[in-house]
Amino acid sequence: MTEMAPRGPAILFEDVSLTLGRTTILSDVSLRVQAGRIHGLIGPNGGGKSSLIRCLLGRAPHGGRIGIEWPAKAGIVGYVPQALDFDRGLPMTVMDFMAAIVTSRPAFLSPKASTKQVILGALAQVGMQDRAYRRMGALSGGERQRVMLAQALMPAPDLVVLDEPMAALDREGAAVFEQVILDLRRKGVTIFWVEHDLDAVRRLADEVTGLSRTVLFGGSPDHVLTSEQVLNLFSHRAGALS
Ligand SMILES: Nc1ncnc2c1ncn2[C@@H]1O[C@H](COP(=O)(O)OP(=O)(O)OP(=O)(O)O)[C@@H](O)[C@H]1O
Repeated sequence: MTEMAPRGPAILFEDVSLTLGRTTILSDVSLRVQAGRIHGLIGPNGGGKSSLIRCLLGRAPHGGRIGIEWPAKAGIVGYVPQALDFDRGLPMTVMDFMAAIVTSRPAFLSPKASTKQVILGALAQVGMQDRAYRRMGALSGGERQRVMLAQALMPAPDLVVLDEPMAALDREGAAVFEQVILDLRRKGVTIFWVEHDLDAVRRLADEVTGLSRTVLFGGSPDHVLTSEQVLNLFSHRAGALS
């Protein structure tokens, strides 16, 4: 449970729809993400989870309404995209990559000298401080995923949006990830998290939404993740008219 007043926003999705070409990707999607909570989003491949995140981030031309209700002024959003594939020959170090990302963020005002310290601090949070001067292209998939998580922590976010952040993580990486998101929740950050690992969702999420083109269920994991609902969600054909 949240131990501080939430500094993150609530998010209200009202009748959100998305049609690309002739394909209906999302239809009548309504759900509320509570401020300062971990909200899991689950569903079958192609069910529209990443698309809903694109709508939230203003990257897809959706219908309906998405309201981000900040407690005071608009805060900082950290985003971890689905696993990226880098060219193995990419000559950029982890430090260069992080610096390029972070200094392009308007909210990031640190002078150059302290940028390095901020980056090392974020890398330490994900157990990657000793890889700071490795080439990005030389990292394993799980190490890359940890770097992507670290970049979402700079500057300190109020809302974190995660698209399958655990996909490439081994057991140790998954433990680091769990620690990071529990720390964020303790600070009152709102976390909206797409995940396939239902055990992780059961363990960590306060609320979960099952999405397959539309919302099939929502509530606390203990209540809604019954075998019947899970089976129904993952056998639901996202494209079918229901
Ligand atoms: N730019 C696009 N143009 C047309 N169709 C698209 C586009 N982007 C995604 N889609 C389709 O939208 C549907 C939903 O995709 P999306 O990536 O949102 O699903 P997802 O639930 O995140 O899936 P996964 O679990 O496999 O990551 C898929 O059928 C996909 O093919």
